[in-house]
Amino acid sequence: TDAGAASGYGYGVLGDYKELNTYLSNGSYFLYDVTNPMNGVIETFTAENGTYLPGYRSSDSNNAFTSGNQAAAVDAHAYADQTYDYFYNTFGRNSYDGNGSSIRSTVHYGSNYNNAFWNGQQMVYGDGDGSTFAPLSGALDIVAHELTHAVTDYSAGLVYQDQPGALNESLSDVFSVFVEREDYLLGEDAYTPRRSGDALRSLSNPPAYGQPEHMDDYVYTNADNGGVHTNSGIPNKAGYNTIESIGVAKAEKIYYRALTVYLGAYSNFSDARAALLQSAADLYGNGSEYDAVANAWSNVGVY
Ligand SMILES: CCCCC[C@H](S)C(=O)N[C@@H](Cc1ccccc1)C(=O)N[C@@H](C)C(=O)O
Ligand SMILES: [Ca+2]
Ligand SMILES: [Zn+2]
Repeated sequence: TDAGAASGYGYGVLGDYKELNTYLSNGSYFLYDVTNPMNGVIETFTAENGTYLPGYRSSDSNNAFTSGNQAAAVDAHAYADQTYDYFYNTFGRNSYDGNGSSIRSTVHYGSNYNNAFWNGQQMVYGDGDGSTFAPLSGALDIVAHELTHAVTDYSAGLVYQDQPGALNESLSDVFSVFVEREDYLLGEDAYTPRRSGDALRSLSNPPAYGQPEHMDDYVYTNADNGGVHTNSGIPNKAGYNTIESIGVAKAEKIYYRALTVYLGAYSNFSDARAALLQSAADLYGNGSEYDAVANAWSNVGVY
């Protein structure tokens, strides 16, 4: 048994079977995926419920990641690969920086930690407390949300404060809907494991989960970097309006162009409207797509 790329399998947080791109080295199989056209790799670690990053490489003796404590790593690894594939196949973007850099994830971060984040270098996932969240890498839209933050950091670079911050959060939610391509709910696969049918947020109905969906209801607060997880409901609703009007295939191209060409660090909601309108005009002219974007943002009170 020499070293090299291997194909393993495992069970995710929801008990779902999935294939894994692994790597055999010194008799152990690692969650270390060398199969993508990137300079780096997709690699997954565990913090073993500590807070030191990246922690320890996730490994298994027989390439079968089937134990309960491996489920979060299985999903972090598989969903990172799926999200990498989305950006590469849809836009030709090679990893979050467009330069094929490694995508690193750490699971089992902290104790009962009900969150996930991109720390500027890697993705980090808590296990949840079993009531509010199950392990957060168990939801593809959460993984896509976090990796989109990395894309945003290497493109628009939106500051994580007030309207630019809420726009930053919204772009992570909107792209997670593009990647998951299943529903307008956010986090449903990991949120409240004991209750079905709910989510942390909804793109189609932000008020269902306490978010505004119009500028008239913008929340001015110092909490949460100026309410970035609250006020994201406004651009999220505009995103829903856009997808419903022109379809996901056109919407994702308009959003990607706005994110990578026109938005900047201090772009606010009105700047986002303008960036998306310009992107729609660039890609489709001043036709129905342009009008749909204009209406999508007028509907939420952003001009
Ligand atoms: C360091 C703490 C703040 C980091 C916030 C990260 S980027 C974030 O926004 N995490 C998402 C996770 C998520 C994504 C999609 C769906 C469900 C949950 C998030 O929304 N976190 C909420 C719980 C929050 O921080 O308020
Ligand atoms: Ca979802
Ligand atoms: Zn976020």
